[in-house]
Amino acid sequence: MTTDTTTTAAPAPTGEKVLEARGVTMRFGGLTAVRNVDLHVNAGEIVGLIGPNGAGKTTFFNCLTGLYIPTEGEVRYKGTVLPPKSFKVTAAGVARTFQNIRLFANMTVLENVLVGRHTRTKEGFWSAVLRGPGFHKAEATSRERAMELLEFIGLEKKADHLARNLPYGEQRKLEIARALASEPGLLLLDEPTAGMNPQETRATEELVFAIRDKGIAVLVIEHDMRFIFNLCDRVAVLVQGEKLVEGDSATVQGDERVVAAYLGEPFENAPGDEEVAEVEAAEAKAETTTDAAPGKENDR
Ligand SMILES: Nc1ncnc2c1ncn2[C@@H]1O[C@H](COP(=O)(O)OP(=O)(O)OP(=O)(O)O)[C@@H](O)[C@H]1O
Repeated sequence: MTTDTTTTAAPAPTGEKVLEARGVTMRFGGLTAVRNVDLHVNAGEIVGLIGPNGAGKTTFFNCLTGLYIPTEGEVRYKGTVLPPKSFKVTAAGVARTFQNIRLFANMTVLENVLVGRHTRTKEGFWSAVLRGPGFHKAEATSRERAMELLEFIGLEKKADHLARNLPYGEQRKLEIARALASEPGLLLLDEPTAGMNPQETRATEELVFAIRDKGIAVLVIEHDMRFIFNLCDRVAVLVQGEKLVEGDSATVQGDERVVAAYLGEPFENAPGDEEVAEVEAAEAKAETTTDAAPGKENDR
């Protein structure tokens, strides 16, 4: 028997918590990559997750999407705890893209999107082998939906091209289309504009707004601050695995702890304060000694 559950997930009512992560901690041996992080995404929101390299952003995404089982904490999607398996998380309604492009390079653009539909189709083994009317109907519906998505991202004319022949920016778009093919209620984007030129970045911004307008909430990791602050309703900042600040773009941009974290300067109570103070004291001492050294004036 072949069935196809093609319907797009109904948008969650505005204000409903689509995603709720509570007390998420992820340890790798002695390293705590994510520490006690709470984060939620409401229906209709675009939320940004930023932080310096190694802050724990991708690890946190992996905890949300079942790739990692958090050492502590829980993750709920529309009120239900997510199962610790990535394909089940996708089936529940959470889709993602990866920092490094993960397309099937030797498959066509259309086929890549069709792969993304597998959690929304239930093609039985015999149905696929016998290729009866049910199978053909399901296949036709899937292709139609995949073509709609390609149109949405502007790649419908390249449906038959091999993925590997697409320019970089289009490959990134195709990844988004493939994620959308699972009909998610929440889309997680991991550095969607990495390696893009300014025009491609602007186009991605428009695409994310269009996705939100379709009723899909978005959580996005990105290093491009202009992109994040233009796009997001709310931004959370991770530093050394902990959530440092969360708020609207203006609040986060104006927070001196965030600036300090990015510039690598110490902020109050930051780990390493003592070491910095020690280095500064040693430098000051060295300067005093040099100034007092004989012959100093002649050197100037
Ligand atoms: N599987 C793993 N095993 C051990 N350590 C890991 C693992 N994955 C990540 N880490 C460590 O956890 C910390 C957080 O890494 P993560 O990749 O989540 O940071 P990030 O904020 O996404 O960084 P970037 O912006 O550079 O992508 C780093 O110290 C990293 O080395």
